[in-house]
Amino acid sequence: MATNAAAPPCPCYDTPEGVDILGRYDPEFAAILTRDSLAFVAGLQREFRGAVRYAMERRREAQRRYDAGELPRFDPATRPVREAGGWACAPVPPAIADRTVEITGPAEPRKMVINALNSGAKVFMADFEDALSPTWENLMRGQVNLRDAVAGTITYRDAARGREYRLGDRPATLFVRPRGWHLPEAHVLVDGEPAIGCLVDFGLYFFHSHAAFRSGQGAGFGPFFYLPKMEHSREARIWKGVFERAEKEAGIGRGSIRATVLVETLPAVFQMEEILHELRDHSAGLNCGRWDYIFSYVKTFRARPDRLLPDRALVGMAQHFMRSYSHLLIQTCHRRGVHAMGGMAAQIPIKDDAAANEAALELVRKDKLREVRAGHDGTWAAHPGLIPAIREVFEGHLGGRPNQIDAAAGDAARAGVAVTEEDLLQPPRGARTVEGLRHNTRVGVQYVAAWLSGSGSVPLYNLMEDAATAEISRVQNWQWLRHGAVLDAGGVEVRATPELLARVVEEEMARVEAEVGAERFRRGRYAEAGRIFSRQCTAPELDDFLTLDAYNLIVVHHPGASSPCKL
Ligand SMILES: CC(=O)SCCNC(=O)CCNC(=O)[C@H](O)C(C)(C)COP(=O)(O)OP(=O)(O)OC[C@H]1O[C@@H](n2cnc3c(N)ncnc32)[C@H](O)[C@@H]1OP(=O)(O)O
Ligand SMILES: O=CC(=O)O
Ligand SMILES: [Mg+2]
Repeated sequence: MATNAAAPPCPCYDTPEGVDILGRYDPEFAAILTRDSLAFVAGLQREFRGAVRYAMERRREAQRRYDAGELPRFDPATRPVREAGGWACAPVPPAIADRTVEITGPAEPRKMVINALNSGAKVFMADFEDALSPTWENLMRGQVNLRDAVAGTITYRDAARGREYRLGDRPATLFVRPRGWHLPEAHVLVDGEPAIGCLVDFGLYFFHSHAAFRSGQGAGFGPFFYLPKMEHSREARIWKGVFERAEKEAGIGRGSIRATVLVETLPAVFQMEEILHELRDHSAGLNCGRWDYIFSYVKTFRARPDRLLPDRALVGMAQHFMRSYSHLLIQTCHRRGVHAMGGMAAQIPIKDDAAANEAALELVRKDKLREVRAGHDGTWAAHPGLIPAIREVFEGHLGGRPNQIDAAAGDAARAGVAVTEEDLLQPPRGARTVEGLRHNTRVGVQYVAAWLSGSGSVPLYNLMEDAATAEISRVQNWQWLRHGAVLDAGGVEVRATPELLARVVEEEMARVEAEVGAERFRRGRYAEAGRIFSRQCTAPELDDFLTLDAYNLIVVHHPGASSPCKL
């Protein structure tokens, strides 16, 4: 954690009792970090911190049971919730009936926010999570961007290219994804403790934008959210409490706020009905967060040598456990009257090779066709260049309908209620190779270097990489090493060992340096990233999250940013 002792004590943020801001002062940020908005965030923190602490302890306790050999499963105690036919989620708000294509991207840079809103997608999910490195600057600029986006005033001038960016006539509807429950916000202290990151993200955005959002984009509903990385319905219950408190304080109707929960952890797939039930007044469905889901599969089974995954590139949606997860999610959502959203294909446009670009587009089309045929109501796009192709697939299949919630159609419905615990856990098939270890390392190191430098989503080898995909690289290397996996090295079998990894890191770092050039390599944080990634892959205990382990390296404290001086 860096401290900028040279920062002048004033000007500084005007904070309520018990709140301290340790991030850099900026007049633009001060318009977000007002006394009232901070009091709102502090109120959320004080009411829910105990429940969050408890939920995190329960996560650790469940992991200890999985480490001891227990398998995740449907909870017998909540069978009545799963089996009861008599409940449904609140009706879908008209403003978000059609979510056929949703673009995602970080809430900062500003230009990208405008591009996403103008992309032709129905929804833009502005991300404080997988796609954003949570530096103080990114978080606060992201809040400024979202406030201006909702107000309709967001503009940007790219001086170098002489380009002006402003909103078009029919911008996408905004969803915001706050961080997961596990991440602290070290620049905001409440009663001397770091705030819970997602309550800062949610609280500041809600406080500044709920009124404009509801009267504009939400047509009487909203704001709308995506909720990441939950492992149990008790965590959804905390969000329900947060929403109800926010609605009450804002004086808006219960059920105004709506949220789509990402089902992206293995434990959560056994809790989908329970999650929807907790959030039934606030639900906007579920989403297949496939990349974190794969990460979670490895993490949950970290102690199990019989559950090693094949190379990352082979763990796609065609694997039985992934297809089963998507089918069960669709069945669950449609039974309860809400959207079943698909996930992210990792391909992005390839600028300098038309044939390779067409091949990438074809993979995206196939992935989206599989989703819409399975019964998904909409899906994600990583890049504006993919939207026409994805729209064509979804709109072509839906034939003018905004979604297929009521259709009871698709492969998932045809599969009936037959998705079992065994289906959801079936180990994926495929080869484990030294090339897989190398690829994980090359991508993991470059992602960590980018993240430390403030970029949370990056193009690498023509694929979108973000925190979730990088996590797969990290935990897969760790698991292979931990269990001495046998890897194929071009027909020869070698065992994954720390010595092999050390050699691979050295060689891959040299390759990366050659690819990015010596100057960029020296100026970037590659060497540091190499050390962090190696340590994480060889740690005796698996770190819960790459981004949590590395978080202190992006925290920059400016003592005096809020106290003792008050404006
Ligand atoms: C696992 C998950 O959680 S998935 C969801 C989280 N991940 C994401 O959201 C990733 C979103 N995608 C991205 O961040 C980007 O597409 C990247 C980093 C992969 C590639 O970005 P770039 O290298 O900038 O792509 P590229 O150079 O092709 O961009 C061309 C234009 O498209 C814009 N663009 C690219 N992706 C996006 C996007 N997702 N949203 C809005 N605009 C975008 C760029 O800003 C650029 O605009 P300009 O012509 O006005 O300058
Ligand atoms: O957040 C999405 C994912 O795939 O992870
Ligand atoms: Mg994710």
